[in-house]
Amino acid sequence: MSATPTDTTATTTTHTSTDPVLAAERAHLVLAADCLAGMRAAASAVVDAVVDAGVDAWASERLGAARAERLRALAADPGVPPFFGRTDTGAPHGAGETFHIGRRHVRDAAGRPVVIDWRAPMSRPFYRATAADPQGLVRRRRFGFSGGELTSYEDELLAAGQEGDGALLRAEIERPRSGPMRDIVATIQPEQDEIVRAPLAESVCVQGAPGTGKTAVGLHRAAYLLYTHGGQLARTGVLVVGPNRAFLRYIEQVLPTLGEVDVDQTTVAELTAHVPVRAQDAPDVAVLKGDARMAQVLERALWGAIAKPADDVLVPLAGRRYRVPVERLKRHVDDLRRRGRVADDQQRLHYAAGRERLALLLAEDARRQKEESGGSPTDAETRRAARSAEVRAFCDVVWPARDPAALVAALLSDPAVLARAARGVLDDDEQALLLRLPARSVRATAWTAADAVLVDEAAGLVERTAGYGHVVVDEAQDLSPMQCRAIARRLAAGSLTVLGDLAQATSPWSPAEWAPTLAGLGRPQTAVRPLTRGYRVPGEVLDYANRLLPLIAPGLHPATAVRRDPGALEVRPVADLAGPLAEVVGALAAAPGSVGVVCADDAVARVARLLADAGLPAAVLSDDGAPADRVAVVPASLVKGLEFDAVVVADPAAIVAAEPRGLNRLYVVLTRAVSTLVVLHRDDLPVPLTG
Ligand SMILES: Nc1ncnc2c1ncn2[C@@H]1O[C@H](COP(=O)(O)OP(=O)(O)OP(=O)(O)O)[C@@H](O)[C@H]1O
Repeated sequence: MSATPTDTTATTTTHTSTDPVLAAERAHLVLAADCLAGMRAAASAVVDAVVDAGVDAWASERLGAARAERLRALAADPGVPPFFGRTDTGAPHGAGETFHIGRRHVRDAAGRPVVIDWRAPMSRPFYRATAADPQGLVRRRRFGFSGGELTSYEDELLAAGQEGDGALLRAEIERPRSGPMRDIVATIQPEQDEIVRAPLAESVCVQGAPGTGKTAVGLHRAAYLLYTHGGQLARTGVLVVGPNRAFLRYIEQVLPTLGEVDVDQTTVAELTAHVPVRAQDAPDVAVLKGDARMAQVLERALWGAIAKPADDVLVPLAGRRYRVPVERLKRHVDDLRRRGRVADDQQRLHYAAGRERLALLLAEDARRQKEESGGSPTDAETRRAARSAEVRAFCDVVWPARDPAALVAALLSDPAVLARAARGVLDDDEQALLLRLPARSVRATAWTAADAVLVDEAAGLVERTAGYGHVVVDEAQDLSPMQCRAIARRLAAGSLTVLGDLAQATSPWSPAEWAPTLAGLGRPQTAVRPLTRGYRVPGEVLDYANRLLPLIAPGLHPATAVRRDPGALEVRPVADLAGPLAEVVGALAAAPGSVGVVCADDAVARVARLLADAGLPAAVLSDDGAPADRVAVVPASLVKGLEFDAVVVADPAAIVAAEPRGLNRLYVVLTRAVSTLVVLHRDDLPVPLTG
């Protein structure tokens, strides 16, 4: 911290190396880097000392892990400067404070702050202050870096009514893409910051047009919550759910760059991977399996197998047998069943726990009888009685152990089982649609992705699913009701950040509004917050894609782009794809930055061959999590959530024709480019895009 500078010159962005301000800031940068190195050395030494002092193996392992984590959190990536901005506060009598804002706190040897973490309350004005509402700031300074060197700064003298022209924001956005997504801590915008800093207890749904920063905001919110509620969330955990591996691969470095290494990042498929997925459902079958009514069918299939006790049971306890009469057995079973029907997953008695509880109730009944006749059986004897062959045999008949996969396999292949569970819920045609021939065994079943979600639901009925303190779910507009339930089960008492865009909805479940998804996720009261300023896509490209909106999402307001670039869009009719494709991709690949050649899924091999034949090898992006090449051929079905400096759309009509929500898919495809979009079309463009 230092005294507030008194200079009140105008906003400035160009500087020479002799500029004294630049020299002072560079000195602060050196100080911050030294202090960070000192903190790292101290963290390392403290844990070494504790471990060397001879603590036991477990503690030393824990400390080792804690040290590794702390060191990781402190690790200074040489390409990432310790701060990116600075605030100068004003005070009535002239003396204010200066804070440098960076990715994490940095202190000097005496414990004085050198850099303030961007998530600290003191950093908030850096993101929120405007000339109209300076929030106590007289100046906001943003720094420009080149190759780790501090090369420029941009001052906004907010108290004097001056705001910057956003040059550094534009430079940041236009920096050529290569590799995975970057964090946006240096340039989070006020409307984004409001969502990032929403309280932990508040679930938030962000309806945001393409490139408005939904994914970035969701990830920064996770980092903010972990910083602000570290203790609580360290226990309960944070989960990020994305649509597929390719997407996760693209985003998974953002949180570690922000120092948060303990967030689980996964897909719905991985979350529900109880069984190996080897087959694909016909679209109508997949739709039905994703329907929320399947939850009811599964619940009935599971709990419906509980039988009425038919006879008394003789429970052995400490050398004698005690008769538990059938009427009492019925009462025990009924009580437990009732507790299994409680709506709240956290309060509900799950099936497996109910079975254990039943065995214990029988043992306790016998214990009471023995006590009434003057005996005093021990807890161990009572527990032994609960595990006795007699009690187990009773439970096996009345409350049999159930395996979730076997339950679903039986439901989908045994007409009688399905009819019993689905009566009054699914009609005959729907039941017929679900049925398939039984496999040789449960293990040999050709499971589909939708089956895996059903098995997860069944597993969640049998045993309680561990929940997280906060869940961020991206591309949520595509979730089926059953997938929503799978995520809701992981939520426990925690809160949600739901990210998505109804206009980019491409699954058969995709709703026209957020209410059903939010209800399915177990948080129906969640407020929907729009983001409409597009950061990724230049205005010309966004306006072009927005022409599809009246057809695909009539209720949504079109987004506006923060920047325009007259050369950003080229729509070119071609008679044959080969020549123009090679020419365009060749030219784009010669410039820095990533190039995505997007086409219909079944055209991927052909497009890759055309490029290879033209001497432009481009790897096909797949869903195995492998990183994308700088020039990649991308199946339209995988492009959601990704972005490239330049995008070439090969044959948009084929993309539209490939699926029922083809126009929505095309909208997604058209909104992936940061700098340049080239559309090569042979057939008719969709009507809104012609002319
Ligand atoms: N405040 C910001 N400063 C700098 N870059 C930003 C900012 N907000 C968003 N961006 C950039 O804009 C691009 C789009 O962001 P992001 O992928 O989070 O948007 P999205 O709304 O999830 O998009 P989509 O719906 O198309 O997947 C990213 O490159 C991101 O880094």
